[in-house]
This record gives sequence, C-alpha cells and structure tokens, in this order.
Amino acid sequence: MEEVQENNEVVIKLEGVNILQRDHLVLSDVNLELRKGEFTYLIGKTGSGKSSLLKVLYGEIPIGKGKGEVAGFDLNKLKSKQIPFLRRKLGIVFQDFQLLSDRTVNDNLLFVLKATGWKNKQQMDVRIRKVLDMVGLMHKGYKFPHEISGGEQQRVSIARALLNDPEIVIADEPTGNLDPKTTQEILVLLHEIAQRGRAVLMATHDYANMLSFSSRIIKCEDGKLVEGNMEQI
Ligand SMILES: Nc1ncnc2c1ncn2[C@@H]1O[C@H](COP(=O)(O)OP(=O)(O)OP(=O)(O)O)[C@@H](O)[C@H]1O
Repeated sequence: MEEVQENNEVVIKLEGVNILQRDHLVLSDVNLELRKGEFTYLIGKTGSGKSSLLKVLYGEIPIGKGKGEVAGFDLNKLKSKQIPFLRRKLGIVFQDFQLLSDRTVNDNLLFVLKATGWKNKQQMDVRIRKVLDMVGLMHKGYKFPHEISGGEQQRVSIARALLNDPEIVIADEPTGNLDPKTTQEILVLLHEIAQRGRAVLMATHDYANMLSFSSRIIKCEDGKLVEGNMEQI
C-alpha cells in the first residue's frame, strides 16, 4: 500500500448536534472532531445510536440542531443532489460486504468506478489493480465473490471503499461476520489505512480485539457521545 495523504487535518467536525431517528432523539449535543491519520472506535450498547451517528456522517439522516462538517461539506446546507459527491469523499464498509454476486471482483469495482463518473478504461483498470494491491488481493480480481473467503470478500469491500481515494473511511461492524484470525487481519488493514492519512471510524462490539489494537474510543451512552478509554472495556 503506498497512497499517503497529509495527516492531522480535521475532516469531521460536529458541534452541538442532535441526532434523531424520525421524532426520536437518539443522541443530543454531539461534539466530535476526527482528523486524518486517526483511527477511532465507536462503541456503545445495541440501540445506543452508533449507526445513527454514522448515517449522519454519510448524509443518510439530516442533522437536527447544531453544526456539522464532513470532508468539507456543510451538513446543515447539504442538498440531496450533493449527497453522491459527499459519498465519494467517504469510503463506507458494512458488516455484510454487499458485493454484487453476479460479477467478478474486478467487475464489482468497475461498476462503482463507472457509477462515480470514471470513463477511461485504462485508468479504471490501473485504479482497480491499485486498490486490490492495497488490500493484498492483487491476483483475485477474476474471481466471483462466492469463490473467495469471507475475509477476502471484506477486503474487496474495503478496496471498493478506497476506489475514489476517500479522506474518511466509515466502517459499521466490519468484522461482525468474520472469525477471530480474519478479524485481526482486517483490523491491521484498517489501521494501516488510517496511518496512511485517512480518518477511520469503526463501529464495533468486538472489545477483545480492541485491546490488541488500542486506539481512540468514542462511546454512545445514555443519549450522549462521550470519549471512552481502554480501562472501561
Ligand atoms: N429507521 C428507524 N426509524 C426509527 N427509529 C430507528 C430507526 N433506526 C434506528 N432507530 C432507533 O434509533 C435508536 C438508535 O439505533 P442505532 O441503529 O443507531 O443503534 P446502534 O447503536 O447502531 O445499534 P446496534 O449496535 O444494534 O447496531 C434505537 O432506539 C433504534 O430503535
């Protein structure tokens, strides 16, 4: 992996933000700053608001009260037609990989490049090889999702998240379907991605692995977002 972005720049800033699901206030007065180069765990009990917070960051839920900025986009002024442009600055990884089963790894990646405005075939091929190299799957591009392991499928979904060279990677329980060894490998990869200058925010319940890869922790608790620490785990 060689792509390196400049570190320390604040790429997510929430100030006094209220997060609602329909009329239900999930988190109130959320303050958060995330910087490039920083890996952060997002923890909290089931239903405490982790996914809701991530949805605010990728423009799925509008913010209530407060101010928010993500990758240079003002969340208060975000129009629905701008959301695809915000998402291009973000790489999003889910628990269930969400690969298209009817096409190869290469074609899954090609599909996303075309959908995000890439046109030049040669440039697209170069980019696909690059992101597969970054996740250690350079030679698996011709395979279909069912021909590779769960861990490899998650690597492909991380490669897909990196296609447009995002400033921020958001991962919602990315290791939830993986065995312990594969989980460790995915955590190493996500930490490397942060070290190369992206902000990585990962929602997880997997406290055992957090102990072996210590990092900043933020926690949804009693309707608030608070800084956590390893001793509380
Ligand atoms: N689409 C929705 N409509 C209404 N309420 C919702 C919706 N999605 C979630 N909620 C509610 O918002 C609260 C926060 O849910 P959220 O999914 O953010 O929690 P979470 O911490 O991500 O949980 P988990 O760890 O189970 O994924 C919960 O009370 C949930 O019931």
